Amino acid sequence: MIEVKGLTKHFGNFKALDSLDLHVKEGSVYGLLGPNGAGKTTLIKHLMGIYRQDSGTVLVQGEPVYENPNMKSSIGYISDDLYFFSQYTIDEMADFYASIYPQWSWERYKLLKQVFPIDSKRRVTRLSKGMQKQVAFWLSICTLPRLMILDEPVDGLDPVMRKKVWNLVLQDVAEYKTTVLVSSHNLRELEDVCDHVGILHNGKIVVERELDNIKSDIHKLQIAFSGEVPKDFLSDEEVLHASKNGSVLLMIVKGERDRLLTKVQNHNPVILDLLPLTLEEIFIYELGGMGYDIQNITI
Ligand SMILES: Nc1ncnc2c1ncn2[C@@H]1O[C@H](COP(=O)(O)OP(=O)(O)OP(=O)(O)O)[C@@H](O)[C@H]1O
Repeated sequence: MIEVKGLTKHFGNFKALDSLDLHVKEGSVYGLLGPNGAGKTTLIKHLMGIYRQDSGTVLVQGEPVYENPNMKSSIGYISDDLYFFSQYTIDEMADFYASIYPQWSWERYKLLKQVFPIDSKRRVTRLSKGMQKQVAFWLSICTLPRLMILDEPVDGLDPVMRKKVWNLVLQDVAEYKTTVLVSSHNLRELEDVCDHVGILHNGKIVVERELDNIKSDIHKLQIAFSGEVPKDFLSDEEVLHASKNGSVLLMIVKGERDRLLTKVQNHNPVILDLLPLTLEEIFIYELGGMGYDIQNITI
């Protein structure tokens, strides 16, 4: 669905995207993660056809998006800085969307009135921030997009509304193979919805994998030995993190699960637990290995 190859973008002398590659399969929910300033919004603006790349290719469904209104009308975009005409009510915004999106569904619009409890005769810019977000989803879902690009999508929504909105989006993924690319710093939430993740760092995608696949490749081990910790017992392995709490070692290690467990077991540990790893931990430790780590700073 999305194929980006060698995408480079400068702002003046600053290279915001650096020969970036990205692949998003149709019908997948792809979580785009990255530290502040990594280039996520810049990438998204290329996928939306708002920016033109300096070099590289940006294809959505095999076509360039820049100056391609046909393609743009099949993409739904929700960001944190929403735009509505200042005098328009929700119904008038719906009329406007219906005039520019060929797939617009009035049937959906009416059905979704039950999900979003807002009077559609109200002027959108007079609504609260969270209510405006609801309107953005309401309108976007009615355009039956092939691709939804969501930049911090549920910021400002209450927990019940977050669930409702994700349910609607995931229903379209299941029924119509809608593709979703979502960028958020809320990794707990992304973990629930994404099947693929890409980590963007310094203008490049540094990790791009299936979420389950990443999880099967990085392990959190809790280990204790009865005496001294054997020297270098995981020395040949890629240890992303090691810390000690009393006599218990906590290690984040990349590699094949059974091999790692056997190596530790060979040293007769008194405790050896394999703990589940969260997406937040994967983010922190993957980027830690690339120089973006948590340091204890005293001020
Ligand atoms: N229009 C612009 N002019 C100059 N520099 C820009 C412009 N837009 C973005 N940048 C720079 O490009 C880099 C990437 O910015 P971008 O907004 O894409 O990051 P991000 O990953 O979305 O960050 P955040 O998580 O903080 O929202 C930053 O260093 C930013 O200052």
